[in-house]
Amino acid sequence: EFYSSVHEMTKVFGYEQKMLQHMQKFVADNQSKLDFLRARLGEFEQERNEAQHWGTAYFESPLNQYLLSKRLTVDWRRVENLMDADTGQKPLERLLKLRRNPSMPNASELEGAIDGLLRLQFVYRLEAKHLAKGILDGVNHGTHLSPEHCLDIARLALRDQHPRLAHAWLLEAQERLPQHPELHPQILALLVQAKADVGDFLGVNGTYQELLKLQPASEEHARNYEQFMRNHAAKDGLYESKIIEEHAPIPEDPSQLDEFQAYSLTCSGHRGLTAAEERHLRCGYMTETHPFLLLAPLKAEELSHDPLLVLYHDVIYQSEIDTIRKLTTNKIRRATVVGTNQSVVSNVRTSQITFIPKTEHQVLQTIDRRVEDMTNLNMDYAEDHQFANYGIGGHYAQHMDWFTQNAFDYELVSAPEMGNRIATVLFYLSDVAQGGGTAFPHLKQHLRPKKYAAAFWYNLHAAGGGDTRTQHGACPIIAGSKWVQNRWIREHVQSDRRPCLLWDDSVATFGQIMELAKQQKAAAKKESS
Ligand SMILES: O=C(O)CCC(=O)C(=O)O
Ligand SMILES: [Fe+2]
Repeated sequence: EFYSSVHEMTKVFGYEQKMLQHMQKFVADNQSKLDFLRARLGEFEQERNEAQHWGTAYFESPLNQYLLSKRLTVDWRRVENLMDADTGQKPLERLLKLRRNPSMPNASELEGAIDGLLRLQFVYRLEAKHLAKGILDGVNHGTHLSPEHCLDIARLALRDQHPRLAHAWLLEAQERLPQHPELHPQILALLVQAKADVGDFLGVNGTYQELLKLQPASEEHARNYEQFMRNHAAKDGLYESKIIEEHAPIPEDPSQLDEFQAYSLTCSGHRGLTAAEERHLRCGYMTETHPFLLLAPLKAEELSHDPLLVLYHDVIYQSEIDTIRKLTTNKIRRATVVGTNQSVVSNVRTSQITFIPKTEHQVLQTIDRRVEDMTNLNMDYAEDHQFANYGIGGHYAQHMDWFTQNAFDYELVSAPEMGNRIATVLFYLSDVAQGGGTAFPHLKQHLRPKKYAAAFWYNLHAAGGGDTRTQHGACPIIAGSKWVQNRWIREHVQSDRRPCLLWDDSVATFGQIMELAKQQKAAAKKESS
């Protein structure tokens, strides 16, 4: 899809350049036609003015009789023919053909673009006031939105249950009204809805008054107002006024957050580790997992101990990224997510992906050897290499990489005999101008994409159960484009690498187990004595 890839946007941007050229040709052709007609008009007027000057004596001259006859036959026919001609038909046809190209965005992609914009606004708590001026998270992109644009965005925000955002966009549209006063009634009609949705009934009342004053003859407004009054007259809230904040306040108690909120706040930097929590995390050179690392130690940054989350720096090279780019060209397609019983395209994941088996290129095997050094896990049965590209607004909402039992039951897991995804290695193949981090809400960690780095984490508890604390998501891209590579490592043949635990570490830590064992032993001793 158009909005999930910058590559596709670049392509249609190129087509538009051609469309512009066809339009130029259309205008030029019609311009010369009009120039010709204007010149004839001048001549005809001139000849007639002279005739009028002579009066009836004019017709006594056989020359003038000839001139008038000539004009009314040949000259006017020529003019008519020209007026009738489909000037610019060719460039118009070419233009239509370009617009019919399957790559051209359609209405649903336009919606997708607005959807992406609203997601950015929601996740990063941006203000419509700034967005409309082209300022995205403090960076001025030099764009200005018209009242019509603001209205379009507001309409979609309302439809998608974002009345606060809709309200803010309508205020922006209203601010720009002098440019387009004809939009005033539409703006007020939507404001009524937005205010009603957040329970600002006094505001609804006032806006209806304004609307009725503006269009007193509108039966529709009168009917709607009447219905509103009928529905609310009996309720106490009718005279209740609410200040409509653009973003809902952040709850003091984190347990009040829903999962999308927690992910969003981690992306926007409103949720993170405290200095005290951070103190236990280290970074430095790692040499343990493989003797080779004594020669070339890995630069590792601990982000969480339990579950383990580590960021390795400089673990992939530009030459490898160049090769990967070539391998993935023209292969990426819109990503899907696992639904209840099938894979579906969803706004929860707006990126383009492709899977490439390691047999396809030596570079993929080289990368896997490095992953083996980094993780000490066996890569023989890892999944095919996955590459993903996110465009502006592109994101992947909070999820776990491990498969649920449901996914196994519905046979949505490739090679299920290899077991679940024990670990993930996520390579960053690009920097991202703005946004596009990876957020782990439970771990309160936000990884800024850093080219050449890779994140590593275990998805499963050592006893094999899926670890919900590994929930993570790709934050929306504000500006730029993001490339990542996923290595999903399966459980099969890892028992000598990451031994299974005999206790269920998803319900108790090692320390708790030891404590329990000690207590049981003490109790047993007491009993026997
Ligand atoms: O792109 C990212 O930052 C995360 C991607 C991810 O979580 C996934 O593809 O499963
Ligand atoms: Fe993931």
